[in-house]
Amino acid sequence: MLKEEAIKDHQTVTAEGEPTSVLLTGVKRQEVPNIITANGTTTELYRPEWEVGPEQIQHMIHVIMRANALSAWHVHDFQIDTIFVTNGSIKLVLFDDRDDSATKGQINVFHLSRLRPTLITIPPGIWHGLQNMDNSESSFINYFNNAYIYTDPDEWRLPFDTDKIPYRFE
Ligand SMILES: Cc1cn([C@H]2C[C@H](O)[C@@H](COP(=O)(O)OP(=O)(O)O[C@H]3O[C@@H](C)C(=O)[C@@H](O)[C@H]3O)O2)c(=O)[nH]c1=O
Repeated sequence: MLKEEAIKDHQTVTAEGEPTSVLLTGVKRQEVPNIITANGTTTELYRPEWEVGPEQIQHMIHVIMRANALSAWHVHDFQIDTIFVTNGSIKLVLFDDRDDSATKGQINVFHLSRLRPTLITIPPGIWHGLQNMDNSESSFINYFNNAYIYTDPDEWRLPFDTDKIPYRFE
C-alpha cells in the first residue's frame, strides 16, 4: 500500500492554535496583537517591560528582501537578533550549534507574517536563515543588543546549501 511509504503527521498546534514545537534553548517567541483601527492596523513593536528588554534595543535594521530572496546562513558571537516581520511572509530557520546547549543539533522553523505579528529572539551561536516566501518584497526589522561594528562585524556566514546544517531550503 502507498501509505506504507507515507509519513504520518504529528501534532504541530494546540487547540488554542499555539505551535507545539520545542524552542531551541534561549530562543524566545512573543506574539503581539494587531489592533484593527478605524484607519488601519496598529501593532506595538517594543515595550520596556517585554522580555525583549531595553538592553536588546541598541541597534536596529530594516531589511527589505526581494521576491523569493534567501539570506542564509548567519551566526554571531555576541549579537542577539530579534526579528519582527513587517510585511509579507518570511520563513525563519534556526539551527543550534552550541556545544553547551541542550538543544544542540536541533532546528526551529518559523513562518512569520503580519497575520500573527511575532517577535523571535535569537541568541548568539544559533545559525539562522531567512527566506522570502512571497513573489513580491517582504521585510523585517532586526533589533540588535549592540551597535553594528563596521570595521569588525560580528558576522559569520555559511552557504545556504551547506551540508553542515541539517536543513534544505527549497
Ligand atoms: C547589519 C548591518 C549591515 N550593514 C551593511 C554591511 C553590508 O555592507 C550591508 C549588508 O549587510 P549584511 O550582509 O550583514 O546584511 P544581510 O545580508 O541582510 O544580513 C543581515 O541578516 C540578518 C538575518 C542578520 O542576522 C543581520 O545580522 C545581518 O547580517 O549592510 C550596515 O551598514 N549596518 C548594519 O547594521
